[in-house]
Amino acid sequence: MGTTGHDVVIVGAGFAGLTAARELHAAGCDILLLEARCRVGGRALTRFLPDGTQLDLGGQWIGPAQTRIGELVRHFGIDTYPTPEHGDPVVDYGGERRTDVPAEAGRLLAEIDALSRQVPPERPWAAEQATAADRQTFASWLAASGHPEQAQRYVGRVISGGLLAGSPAETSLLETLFYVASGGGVDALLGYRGGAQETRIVGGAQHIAERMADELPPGALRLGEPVVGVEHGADGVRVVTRLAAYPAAHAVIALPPVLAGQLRHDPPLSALRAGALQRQAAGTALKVHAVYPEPFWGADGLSGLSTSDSGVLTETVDNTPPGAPRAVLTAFAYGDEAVALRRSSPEERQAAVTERLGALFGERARQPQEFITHDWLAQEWTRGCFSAHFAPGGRTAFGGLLHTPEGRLHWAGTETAVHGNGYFDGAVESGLRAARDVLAARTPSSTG
Ligand SMILES: Cc1cc2nc3c(=O)[nH]c(=O)nc-3n(C[C@H](O)[C@H](O)[C@H](O)COP(=O)(O)OP(=O)(O)OC[C@H]3O[C@@H](n4cnc5c(N)ncnc54)[C@H](O)[C@@H]3O)c2cc1C
Repeated sequence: MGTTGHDVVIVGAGFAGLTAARELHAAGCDILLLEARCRVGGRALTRFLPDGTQLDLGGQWIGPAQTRIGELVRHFGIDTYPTPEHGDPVVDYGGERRTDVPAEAGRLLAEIDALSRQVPPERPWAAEQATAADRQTFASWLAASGHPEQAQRYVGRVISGGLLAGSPAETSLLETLFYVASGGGVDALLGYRGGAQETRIVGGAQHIAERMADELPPGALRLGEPVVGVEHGADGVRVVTRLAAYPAAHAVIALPPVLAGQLRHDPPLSALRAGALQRQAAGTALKVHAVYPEPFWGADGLSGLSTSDSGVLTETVDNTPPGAPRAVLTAFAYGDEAVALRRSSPEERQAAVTERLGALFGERARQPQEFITHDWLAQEWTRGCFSAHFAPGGRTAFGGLLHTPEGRLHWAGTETAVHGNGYFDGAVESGLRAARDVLAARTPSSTG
């Protein structure tokens, strides 16, 4: 396999691929970034209703600890705004309607936070008792934790749903603790002010990705060109799309794991790499937007924020951008509830969600003017939401491989991140790391 062609071909123009492309271009490499969709941003997708109301159908928030994505926002001079904070949240706990998280659930969250601090995100498999904690599901740990059942249920939904977009039975204790540690702890991840849900982007999160793409040299980004295979040898790679084949010295694969595993690799990936990709299952979260003429919940003294330990929705938030002509309540379903909603027809799904919104926020919530959802599990070029996680046993068996290059193949994507795993910030971290790996691996004979 010859090395004429590009220095590096990058596959996937989400935040990970865009970051790798940007860094490598800045370091003087001749790069080509190939993207299947006709847009950049991947899991960041912003849409505007005809009246201008902004909806982030994918990721939307950044928090103060997420410094890498924050740095990009500052670099481009993009304005942000805080998630609205007015009125009381609703905490639906054991059938009781409250405005705060009960102390018993707080104690369980604090224990999880303390345990996560014993898991180094760089090497979670090296944590004390890592093997045992990776064999045990988070559900079985909760059940044996000695905390009240109601607290287990609430915390299970908020942590495994709200963070890992699944249910407590799907991932191990270790995987859950790694994810919490990677994001900086329970408060940093669950919080609004001071936490990962603090800030939104004027113009939407996809706008950051578009600005990154604008900085690439002409011709370096090819949209609408899905990669179908990667041939790799000792002296180079050839990235094959539906339209052409591109030789290069190195490739960076910046895809969700399920899609990286579906590429035709020649020679086939190593057994361990294949195992790592196969054992990361994508989350099943469903994010829906209900649009109303005004934020009526504010008149009732409510913030629009809610967390529930029952019903189809685990969380809601007031997602109205400042100055928007209409108001938006955004709701999230996770785990079994999210799967069940997908089994029903679009009409039944809307009815189930608005019924629940009505129970939380009153009669008017049952009648949105518009109801919008974007099923990321159904998207050919994503296949899951928010991100993917190892099945029990996977983190200790395969976690160390995630960011290890395989010959001239380098791996990026938020799922490979040490910090901010699952978030925009982790995607950026992974792109930075992959770019560093490529630069370190370049030799005079491989620079094309
Ligand atoms: C509904 C939702 C809400 C979220 N909320 C937040 C949030 O508030 N804050 C936050 O920080 N994170 C959030 N996330 C997670 C965040 O969006 C992701 O962590 C991040 O966008 C992942 O970036 P990435 O570059 O790793 O992957 P992706 O964004 O998935 O990028 C991969 C790219 O590869 C492309 N691609 C796929 N297959 C091929 C192929 N064969 N050939 C070429 N290109 C291909 C895809 O089209 C895509 O552009 C959310 C995600 C979702 C879905």
